[in-house]
Formats: sequence, structure tokens, C-alpha cells
Amino acid sequence: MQWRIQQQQWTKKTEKFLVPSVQKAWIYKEYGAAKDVLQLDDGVPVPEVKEDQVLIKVCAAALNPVDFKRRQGKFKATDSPLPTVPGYDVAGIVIKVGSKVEGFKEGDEVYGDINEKALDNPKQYGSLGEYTAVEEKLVALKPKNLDFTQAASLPLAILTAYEGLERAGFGPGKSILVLGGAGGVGSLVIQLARKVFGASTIAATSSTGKLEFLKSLSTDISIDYTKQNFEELPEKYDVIYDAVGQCDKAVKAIKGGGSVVALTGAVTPPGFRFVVTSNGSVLSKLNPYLESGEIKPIIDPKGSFSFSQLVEAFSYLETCRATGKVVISPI
Ligand SMILES: NC(=O)C1=CN([C@@H]2O[C@H](COP(=O)(O)OP(=O)(O)OC[C@H]3O[C@@H](n4cnc5c(N)ncnc54)[C@H](OP(=O)(O)O)[C@@H]3O)[C@@H](O)[C@H]2O)C=CC1
Ligand SMILES: CC[C@H]1OC(C)=C(O)C1=O
Repeated sequence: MQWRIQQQQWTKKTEKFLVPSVQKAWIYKEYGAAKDVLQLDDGVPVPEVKEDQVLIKVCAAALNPVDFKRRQGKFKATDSPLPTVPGYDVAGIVIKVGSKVEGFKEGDEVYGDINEKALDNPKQYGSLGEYTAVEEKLVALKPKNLDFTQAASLPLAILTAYEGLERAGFGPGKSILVLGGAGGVGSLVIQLARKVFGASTIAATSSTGKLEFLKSLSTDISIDYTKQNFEELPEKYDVIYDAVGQCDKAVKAIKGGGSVVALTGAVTPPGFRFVVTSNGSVLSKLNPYLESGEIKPIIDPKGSFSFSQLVEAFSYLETCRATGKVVISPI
């Protein structure tokens, strides 16, 4: 039976929303390729709201590589049970709050990464559905100047960018090289390094066609990796932020005492790995930079993909050629 909310029913006085018991969501019941395992199901249960959670009517959701790596079974040892509704990044409207929620009310427009630990028992019911439940500590009020598509593009990537720079001890007057500067995380590392952390010099790598994009993000040095090997160039850096998986080369390009943030791939000392922790308070702390326009969300030039185009969207993300973020909107 096709189940849909014909319209949100609420009374202006109480602003109560009717919460359905089932929803339309993308699911996979086994690990595998997007075209083989993703199904659009209109009978998926709407998750119960726990006392510290809010229920969000999803307006937009962004894709991350962790979504496809998880669906491929790369983290099955610590995954939640199948079937899975994928999706970490969400932007939407709070329609129900748990009994102990203090920071949000029904009708609030919010955004966040719904999984506190990306790989440790991520939620079974993710953001690629009409509704998702998430702890209030993991979400923040949506920046006033951003639409839901722009807001959904940010959480996991900007939290990763910020946490990696913090862990590396990056700060004013320091130099950084960003490997993968055109990607979802890299494009935010460049912006945060400049606007929040006070970098002296920012370099980044990309292919030929994205060099101008890197410069638009404020890089001082834009390296075309199809023509030059960064590790063979004379410049050395206080921090190298590796969003590609080139830690073995990066350790040859740091200054004495420098560090390499290794998001993916093998880690060579003094490089280090971390797995992003979701945190609504960090998003709130960054909101002024977003609302002032100092930090800008980057949506891939293909634009957002519709809810029904999820398989195409993952196929594109899995080429590892996306510029900025791949977003699913509207939902
Ligand atoms: N440890 C953690 O907590 C986290 C880890 N990650 C991981 O970090 C990696 C990056 O994530 P994300 O930014 O979302 O990925 P994206 O899919 O957004 O990255 C795509 C970008 O990568 C660039 N790229 C690909 N190969 C190279 C290369 N050899 N040199 C320079 N740039 C390159 C592409 O530019 P071009 O087309 O010019 O090559 C493209 O713009 C992923 O492996 C992801 O799994 C992400 C978030 C958290
Ligand atoms: C081990 C890094 C893993 O964690 C996240 C969030 C990714 O995208 C990864 O590849």
C-alpha cells in the first residue's frame, strides 16, 4: 500500500505534528553495490524517539564515502544490524522531541551528522528516508542563510575538517598542504584553515580542471597532481591534511616536528588516523562563520540529486571525482 503523508497536520497553537508509523526510505538488506542492493521502500518503520532524541522530518541528506564503504561491508564488524537505511548527514525540521530534550522544540530547522561515532554501531535508520531520530547533542540549528540542501552538505565533512585541524595542533602562522583539496572534506579544510585557524600558507592538490576552484577557496599554492609530485617539490609544511590516502608520501613533505592527518589508507608515522566524532556544539560554534559567508558550503556542479536518483548519486560519488558535496534533495 502506498503510504504518504498527504500533508503535515498541525494546529498553530500547539504546533503538534502528526508522526506516522511508517515512512518511505532507501534500504539495503545485504552488503554490495548500490545498483544491486539499494531499494526504495515505502513501508520502513519510523524510528521511536528516545528521551534524549529529536525526530526530524528530513528535507535534505548528503552522501559521504563512509556511506558506500559501509554498504560494501568494509565496517561490518562494528555495523548495526541489517537492513540499513544509509545516510549520516541530515537537514530538516524537528517534529517531535524526547522527554529530556531541552535544546530544541517542534518546528526548529536543524542539521547534523546523526552518528556520534562513524564506524561504531552507526544508526540502523539513517538520513536517506523521510524521518530520522537523532540525539539532540549531535544537531544544531540550521544557519539562517543556508537552505536545507546547503546545510545538509556540511556536517560530517566540516566536523572532520575541524577535528583533524584541532588534533594536528594547527594554528595561526602555520602552513598546511591539503591532499584532495577539491573534495568534500578538503574544500572545507582549506576554508577552515584560512578563516578559523589563521593559516600563513595553504597549498592543496587536485587535477588540472580543479586548480581554479582551489584558488577560489583561497589556496596560495595549487598543485596539479597529474603534472607534479608534491613530495618532490621544495616546499615543506607544518601540517599535511591527507584526504586521499598518500600518507607515505606526505611524511616526506613535512617540516621537522610537523604532522600528517591521515583520513584514509595506510598510516606512516608521524602520520595519525582518527575517525570523526559527530558534535552539534562544534556545528553551533561554526555557525557564525557560515552565517557571515566566511565559510561556504560547496555543492558539486551537478547540483543536488532527487530522492529517486540515489543510485545515480552514489555511482557518481564512487568515482572519487566529486567537487564538494553530493546532496540528495528534496526528500
Ligand atoms: N577518518 C574519518 O573520520 C573520515 C575519513 N574520510 C575519508 O576521506 C576521504 C575523502 O573524503 P571526501 O572528501 O568526502 O571524498 P570526496 O569523494 O569528496 O573526494 C573527491 C575528491 O577527491 C579528489 N581526489 C581524488 N584523488 C586525488 C588525488 N590523487 N590527489 C588529489 N585529489 C584527489 C578529487 O579531485 P580530482 O577529481 O581533481 O582528483 C575529488 O574532488 C575518503 O576516503 C573518506 O572515506 C572522510 C571523512 C571522515
Ligand atoms: C577509517 C576511516 C573511515 O571513517 C570514515 C568516516 C571514512 O570515510 C573512512 O574511510
